[in-house]
Amino acid sequence: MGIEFTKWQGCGNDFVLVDDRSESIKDPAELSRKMCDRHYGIGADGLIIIRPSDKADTRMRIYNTDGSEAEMCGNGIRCFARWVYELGLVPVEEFTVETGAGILVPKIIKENGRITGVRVDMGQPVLDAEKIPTKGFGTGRVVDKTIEVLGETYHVTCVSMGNPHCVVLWDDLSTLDIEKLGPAFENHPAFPNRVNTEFVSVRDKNHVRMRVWERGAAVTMACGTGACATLTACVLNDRTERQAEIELDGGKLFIEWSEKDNHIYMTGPAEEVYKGTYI
Ligand SMILES: N[C@@H](CCC[C@H](N)C(=O)O)C(=O)O
Repeated sequence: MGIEFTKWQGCGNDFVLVDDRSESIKDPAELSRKMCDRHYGIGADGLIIIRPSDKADTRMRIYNTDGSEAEMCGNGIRCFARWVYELGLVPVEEFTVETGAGILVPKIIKENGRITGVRVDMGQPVLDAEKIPTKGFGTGRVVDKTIEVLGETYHVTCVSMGNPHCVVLWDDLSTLDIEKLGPAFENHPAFPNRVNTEFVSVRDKNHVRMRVWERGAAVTMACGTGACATLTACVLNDRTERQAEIELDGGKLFIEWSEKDNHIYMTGPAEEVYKGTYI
């Protein structure tokens, strides 16, 4: 018997989505490795499954291509939110989703009755070194601290959006060797849970270009939690205002860090690509 799935993408960050409210998937890590394989499987940056929740309207779990489970996924939650809304599993346009980063609140955006995107209240960024977690930067915030990677010194700012991020400001992204640096950051001893790394070039106070090396998934075309961490880091380094458009390899996200409630709000697209049966 096969597994019914649907394939979605948000800014080119792509996911296989499976309804597992019956909790019949016994080894999601292994299934993710197989389904996400771009040659022998469906091909995706992650596997997302619906699980029942006793705390929220629904529950999302996200697995990377290497089978590791991540606490949260920004592009993934927009896809998940639109999918559960279109399936009729949630009755209203704004609802709650249990994630490894706590209960988050997506809102389906419509223009003239047509869905144009999803806005998500991503909660508050976590800035405490121990909670991100990081090692060797001392206590408190990790803002513009130095780290040695492959014999070079980099200035980094670290943020958790439920999952850990290391943001590196970078003048000219055409000089970046992400395939070499990405894994070295990901597996650096300063990051006990490994890390997602965003390389970020600030264009002006409201426009930023970002490339990402994701923990457990390598280079992807976009990372929603990474875009949230990027805006947070840019504000903390006095490089942008609290609202900015983040341009990724696969599209744009609009991120706002509200002064009112200290929450990060992410707005962007979520599109279904195809459905199928994995045999
Ligand atoms: N692409 C995602 C993040 C997915 C999880 C990440 N690789 C991790 O392990 O933390 C996003 O859009 O946020």
